[in-house]
Amino acid sequence: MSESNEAMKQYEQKHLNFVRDQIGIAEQQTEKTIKRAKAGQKDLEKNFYNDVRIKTSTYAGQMDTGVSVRQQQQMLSQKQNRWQTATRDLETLQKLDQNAYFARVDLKEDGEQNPEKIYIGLASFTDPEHPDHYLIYDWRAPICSVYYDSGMGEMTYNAPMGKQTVDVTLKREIQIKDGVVETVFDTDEAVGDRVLLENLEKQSNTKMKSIVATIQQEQNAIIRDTSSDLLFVQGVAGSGKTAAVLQRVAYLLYRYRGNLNPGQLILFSPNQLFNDYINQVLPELGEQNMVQMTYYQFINRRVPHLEVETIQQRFDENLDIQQRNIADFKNSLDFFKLVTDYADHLNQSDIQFKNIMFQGKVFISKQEIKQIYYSFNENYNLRNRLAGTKEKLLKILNRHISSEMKKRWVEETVESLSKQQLQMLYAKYGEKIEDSDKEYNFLAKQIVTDAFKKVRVQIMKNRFFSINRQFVNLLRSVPKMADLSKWKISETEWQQSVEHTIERFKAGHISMTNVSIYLYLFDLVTGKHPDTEMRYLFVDEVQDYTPFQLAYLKWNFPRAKFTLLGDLNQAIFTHQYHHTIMDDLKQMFDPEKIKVINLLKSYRSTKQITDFTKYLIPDGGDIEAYARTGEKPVITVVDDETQGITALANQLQLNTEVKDTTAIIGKTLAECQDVYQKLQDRGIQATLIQTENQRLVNGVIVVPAYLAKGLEFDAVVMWDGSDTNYPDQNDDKLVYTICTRAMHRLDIISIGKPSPLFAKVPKDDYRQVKE
Ligand SMILES: Nc1ncnc2c1ncn2[C@@H]1O[C@H](COP(=O)(O)OP(=O)(O)OP(=O)(O)O)[C@@H](O)[C@H]1O
Repeated sequence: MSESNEAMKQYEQKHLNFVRDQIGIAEQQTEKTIKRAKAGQKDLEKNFYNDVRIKTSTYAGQMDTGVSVRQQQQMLSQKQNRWQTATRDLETLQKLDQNAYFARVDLKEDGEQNPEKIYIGLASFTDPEHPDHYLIYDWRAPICSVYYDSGMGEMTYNAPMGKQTVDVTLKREIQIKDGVVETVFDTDEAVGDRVLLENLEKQSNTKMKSIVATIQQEQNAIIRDTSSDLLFVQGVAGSGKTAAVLQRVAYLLYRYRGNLNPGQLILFSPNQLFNDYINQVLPELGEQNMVQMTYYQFINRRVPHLEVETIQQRFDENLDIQQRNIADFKNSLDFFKLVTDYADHLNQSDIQFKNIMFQGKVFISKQEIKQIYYSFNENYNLRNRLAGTKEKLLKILNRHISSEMKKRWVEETVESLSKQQLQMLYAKYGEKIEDSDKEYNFLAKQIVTDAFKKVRVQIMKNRFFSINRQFVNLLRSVPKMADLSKWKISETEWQQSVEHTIERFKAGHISMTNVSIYLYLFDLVTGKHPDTEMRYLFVDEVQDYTPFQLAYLKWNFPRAKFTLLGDLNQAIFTHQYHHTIMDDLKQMFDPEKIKVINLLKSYRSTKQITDFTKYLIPDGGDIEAYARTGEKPVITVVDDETQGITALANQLQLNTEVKDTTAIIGKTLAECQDVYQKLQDRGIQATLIQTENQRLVNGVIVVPAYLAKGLEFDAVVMWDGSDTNYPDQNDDKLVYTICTRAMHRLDIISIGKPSPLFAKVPKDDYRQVKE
């Protein structure tokens, strides 16, 4: 018998009132706890020294005092903890008071007669009177999985004690606002489309929102996976990859609470803007953010003396076919292995040292250092060799200090010491020495040690090893170690590229490709310990990573489980490798522990936009649009830039009237700067995003394509989608990336003939107008 909607609503409101009453009671109790903990803490602080037994005259007394201080400190920190936990609890309760839950599932466990009602919300809440009775289940609790997975009837879910089967008899979506039930809706699907549609129709924001109430089944599989070492998600634009990964972080922090902290999860994101865009999701879910950085930041902080190619330079660079072949080779997993083998071979020969200098002269020659380095037995690895060499060099230095003391320059320095300098030296020693021989020895030793300080630093900081020369030596050795023809590279081309790298290197520049090689080599030679604390590593927009970079990340975080998210159709930095990426990954991870999930449905854009964009790329046929409707995309063809700016201004006016935020997305930064200036000239307000360090703002923004990665906007105007700007297939991924940023509206302005890429879209799927 189906209940009328009104009756359902009344029932749920009554239940909600009951739950809110209990929340109210819990809030009061928690407030009391906070007050008590605060007062206790204050008392403790006030009486800290009164309560400490201070006895310092005897050793036992001092011990006793120490113990007493420690006890007081411990009590203080316990009180502080209690206070902090209670404060956090209160915040959660206040959230629940506003919006207690978003769904109800009725289910029967094996053998039970009556179904149990499970209410699902952002956090768990138990009846204050009966702590075993859950009034709200945290969405991450194992049992809540049945809500997100499809269908009704018998279903299984993974619980800590193994697979559990339940009979699901009801799934209900409940929308609550400020403590009032607004809508109630029963569904027999996974998560009904209604709420999802409502959520997707909302206007965009400069901050991404959580999606816990409407997680889709395939996303749930990503969020709750705990068995794979590598979870690889290939998802079309807007399929919720980023959304899923953020809820996954929240899930993992819940699932492994107490054993996993946010510092053990790291997210590599495409740029800083994106970091800013997503940084509210986890706090909204009551969790702290994980470590977030870009690959550039990860690398760049380690080479402060070099200027690493920026995201913009990388995007603007136009490689010819030979340079591309070389880059493909250097970015490959083969090259990663080559560097590993090369480092292995350094155990026998070819290590590059520098002379250790003292006062402009060679103090220990590189040949001598090399001899020491290779004097250790063959079981030594590179780390031990370097450590052993360092130790021996320090011994040599100490021996030199004694002999150097007898040198003429030392005598001269001692004689010419001023009164002030003498005082400073004595201050170090403590008192004046009466015996003049002893005094001379003392002063000479101080002077020589001081003078050799720089030598000591050279030894301690491995400055006798030249990573720069080693890097060049590696590059020069490549033709001996690899079959270049496999990569369609001639030896001359290779040598030329090495010379070019050296030239750039001497001027302090290094490319993104070279810097990973450089650092990996450095790490191997110096025996850097990888980070074994990191448990989970996430890469968003993985299509822009090279196999070398992924292997280097794996090397750096050997114990972390990897979640890689990407869309090969949005690869705007990498060109060729993606056909083989899965083969490469199978070499890095146990193939049995790799799980691949494909997401084909796009949630971001309207059906009209998705149907348009899927024709822009070769394999777009499989992309499914979500049934949310809007206007067809419009291509406006203009004769010149002035007309284009007029068309743009008109469109902005229309978008602003319906309160849409608009992103004008251009190909390059230069193009965006130009458009921005022209808008300024016409008195139109906009924000130009030039670097990733800026913040997203509401209103109109002008942004180059490579910085718009991962972001979304109500409306997108693609600036100059002409055939001059995007002449051929090589640009398809870029055009696809730009157009798929739009949620509700997509306009393309083309100065002259539109790009041939648009010709692939059926005429019915867009409107073309001529100004
Ligand atoms: N289950 C869901 N419920 C509500 N909104 C969703 C859901 N899945 C995705 N979305 C929304 O769809 C939009 C696109 O999601 P997201 O940015 O995670 O996609 P993506 O796959 O990372 O996209 P891209 O690769 O294009 O950057 C976001 O606004 C997100 O909140």
